[in-house]
Amino acid sequence: MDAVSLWRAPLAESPVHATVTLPGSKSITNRALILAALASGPSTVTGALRSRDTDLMIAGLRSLGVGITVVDSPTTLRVTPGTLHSATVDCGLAGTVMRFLPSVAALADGTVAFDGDEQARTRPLATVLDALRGLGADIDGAGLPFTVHGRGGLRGGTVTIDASGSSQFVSGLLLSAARFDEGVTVRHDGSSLPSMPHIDMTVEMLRDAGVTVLTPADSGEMDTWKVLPGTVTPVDWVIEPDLSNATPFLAAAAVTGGTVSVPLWPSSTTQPGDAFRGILTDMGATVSLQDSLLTVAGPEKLCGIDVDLHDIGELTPTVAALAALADGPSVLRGIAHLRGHETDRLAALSTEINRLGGSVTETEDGLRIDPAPLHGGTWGSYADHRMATAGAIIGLVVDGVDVDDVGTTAKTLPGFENMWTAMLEPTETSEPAQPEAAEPGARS
Ligand SMILES: O=C(O)C1=C[C@@H](OP(=O)(O)O)[C@@H](O)[C@H](O)C1
Ligand SMILES: C=C(OP(=O)(O)O)C(=O)O
Repeated sequence: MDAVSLWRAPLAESPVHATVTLPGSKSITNRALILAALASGPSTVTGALRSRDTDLMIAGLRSLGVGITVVDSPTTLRVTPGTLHSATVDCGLAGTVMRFLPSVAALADGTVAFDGDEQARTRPLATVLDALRGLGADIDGAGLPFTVHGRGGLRGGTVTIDASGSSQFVSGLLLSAARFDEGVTVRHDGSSLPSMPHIDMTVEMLRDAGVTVLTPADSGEMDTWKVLPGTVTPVDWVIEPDLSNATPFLAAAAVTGGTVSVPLWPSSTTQPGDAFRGILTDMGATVSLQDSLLTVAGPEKLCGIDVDLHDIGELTPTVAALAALADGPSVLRGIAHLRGHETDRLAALSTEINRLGGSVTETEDGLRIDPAPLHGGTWGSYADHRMATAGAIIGLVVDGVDVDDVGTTAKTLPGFENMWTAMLEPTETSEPAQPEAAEPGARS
């Protein structure tokens, strides 16, 4: 690790008291952009996240022929569908770009070349490319880099895939399917499907755009989703704040015994980050949601937790950081698929927590984290935004944690370090106003 790229995570000198406003959700922004690109007319996306992952989606769609312009502020985008043509797409390390755009590319009239970061080349991808071949697409390659030879349309039809490695394989096929000649029926056959709320998000947003989707609950067919061919209606999308990105800030309250609030928390959402409320409560924090303001008050001592994160794997790095600081043992289950995330998150979390003196063992499907006194040291990020934020959480209460490559947080939260530092600045709530010293002899 290069000393120049190390960021000393700020130590909280006292309980953190702050209100933190989060930018838009990565997952909702990138779905909205795709649906807007495939719609029958222009759409507006308000409150869009602008980060590496969403800017890569914007660039990829523009390259394919979609008009995307900024209106008033960078987070308000006007999306004008165009004739899809040959393009080059840089996926960076974004799962949503590498798994969602190949189906769009199959609709293009021309060759679409995909590549991404070196580290992205090992992320699982063949499932979605094979599935598209089965639906009539002409694709060279089984992972990044690969090329889609678009023919201006796609037959579609029925395909069976093993999506146990990523829910994004299913979402990626469903999102474009209304524009396939026959729509799509996707059957999952394999061990259990992770991140179901993200599939629900896909279904909900497709329906918002007027697309007919049949879920297992509608058809009674287990693990089967069907999208009928039809028009994607333009929608003025308003993006919810990113609740997964809210979790490190809320965790700051939990580990310092402080209070952190996040405004604009949706009353109902498909974002997995909403489940963090229950996790915090189980670990001893007090959580309240009033008038869209989520407030977390940290406990004196954080309890360990035994939790299945299969549906909400994205939250694992934050939960692991909390568990490393908890009083009792924790077991995080159901997350074998995290080995194919930005990095192998199970290996990365155990290596980095153990490097600071922790006691973490990898299990077949997760992590066991036992209490141990932690000390300062270097925290590797592995180009993983959520690894970097996990290091920042631990650094709040462990002196001398140096997070490598904190800039990698720009994947979904550019300016994270500034937000983190601002959160630690004393506010009126954090420092109760002292009564003014009375002038000698003055009367009140
Ligand atoms: O569809 C999405 O927007 C996402 C789905 C999940 O992927 P996996 O199912 O691969 O975990 C999640 O972890 C990722 O951050 C975003
Ligand atoms: C797994 C994640 O990202 P991606 O969309 O790149 O899969 C994540 O953000 O935690």
